[in-house]
Amino acid sequence: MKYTAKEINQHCTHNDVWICIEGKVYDVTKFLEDHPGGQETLMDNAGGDATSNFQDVGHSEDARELMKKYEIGELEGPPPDKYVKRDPIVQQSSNTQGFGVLAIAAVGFAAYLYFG
Ligand code: HEM
Repeated sequence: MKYTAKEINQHCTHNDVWICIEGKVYDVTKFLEDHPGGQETLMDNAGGDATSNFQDVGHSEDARELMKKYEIGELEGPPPDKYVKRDPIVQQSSNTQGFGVLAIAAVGFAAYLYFG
């Protein structure tokens, strides 16, 4: 199978994690808990291109052997961005946004009371 960056981007939640490394696409959902480098390092790269991060760590031959187990296909077209906004972040920012709107409304109302 071949996947575009756009498709890979979609798989960036804790129960659905794809990562692109060196032009190959990996579904590491089931590997999260077993990754010796931790879940978070994988989640940080979820839905994105982890090539340079993966290489920087200097993974062993064993790690490369293990990767094959999770390979689901190849990248088609340009690679995805390095980091993709994930669910928790999206949720967080929309909460903050909601809060921001409320805060502005509250300040506006206070100003109205004060100056009005
Ligand atoms: C399918 C993808 C991956 C596989 C199969 C994998 C596998 C492994 C394995 C087996 C190790 C133990 C050390 C070694 O044998 O090299 C390891 C360590 C580690 N991995 Fe991964 N890894 C993957 C992706 C990533 C990604 C995308 C990152 C992002 C930065 C990452 C970060 C790390 C870190 C920080 C360590 C710990 C190194 C240490 O504590 O010495 N890994 N990984």
